[in-house]
Amino acid sequence: MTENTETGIPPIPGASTPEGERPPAVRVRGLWKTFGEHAAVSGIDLDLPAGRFVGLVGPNGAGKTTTLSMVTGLLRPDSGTVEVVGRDVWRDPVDVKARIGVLPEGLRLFERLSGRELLTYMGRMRALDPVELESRTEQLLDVLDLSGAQHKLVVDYSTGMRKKIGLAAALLHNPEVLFLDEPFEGVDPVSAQAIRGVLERYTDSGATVVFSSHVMELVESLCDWVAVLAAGRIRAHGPTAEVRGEAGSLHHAFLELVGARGNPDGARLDWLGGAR
Ligand SMILES: Nc1ncnc2c1ncn2[C@@H]1O[C@H](COP(=O)(O)OP(=O)(O)OP(=O)(O)O)[C@@H](O)[C@H]1O
Repeated sequence: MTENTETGIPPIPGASTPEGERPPAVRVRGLWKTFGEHAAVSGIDLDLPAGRFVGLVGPNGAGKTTTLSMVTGLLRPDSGTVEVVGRDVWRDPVDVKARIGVLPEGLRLFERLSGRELLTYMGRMRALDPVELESRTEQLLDVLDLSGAQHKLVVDYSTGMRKKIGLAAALLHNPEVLFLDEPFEGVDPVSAQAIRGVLERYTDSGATVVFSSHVMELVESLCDWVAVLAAGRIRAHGPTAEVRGEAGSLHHAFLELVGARGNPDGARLDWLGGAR
């Protein structure tokens, strides 16, 4: 097993299997979730390929967070099944949770711990060897540019710092699949670049990243595979170039797929124009 020389984190098992032979990282069948009368997720079937940088995109309220929450075992579906690396998320939750890392939306952290203490705590919960934990903590703090803030309490972290420490916590145990809900929201370009670098290194080792976003340019530049979700249903999925098709950009393809027509009522705002 060769280590990634920059992070020191060993590659995931089976990552070197030739492409095409690996089963999907995530297999979803007939997934439904209703809140009251409203169906947030309406019968999704989806296979997300292993070893890829996968983007889950959709407009506000499309059902991205609800889907990711069910896929990662945080929210029980009304019906349907989810398998992650071949294990049923709801039948083998402990096994699955050992194999995945999750950066959820609105991440709740232990606010009264320092960033470093938080990673130590998470690593101990994951039963990592103390020497290995120390070494991984050091490296993650360093590559995510958090070394200078490692002794600061998490409550005093900025939005971008919280995303970065959350990402470090999600990566610490070297998961096979990493799920990120809007990882770049509220993150400045410097922190975004640090996050991006870590994620690219991680996928280079053969691991899978699944992340949700509505920033099409970001998805297009990062993801080699995308699924477009609108009104709780999958509208398109496949390699990014295929989903983009003839539209010229993922942004335009997305607008066509979700049926966006602009807002004809905009013409009514004839009072708007502060400079007049
Ligand atoms: N706990 C809840 N109770 C009631 N309705 C909910 C709940 N969670 C989500 N919804 C509804 O389900 C739908 C999908 O929400 P979800 O948060 O999954 O969308 P999203 O694609 O992540 O949106 P955004 O990009 O705005 O974060 C929305 O209509 C939302 O109002």
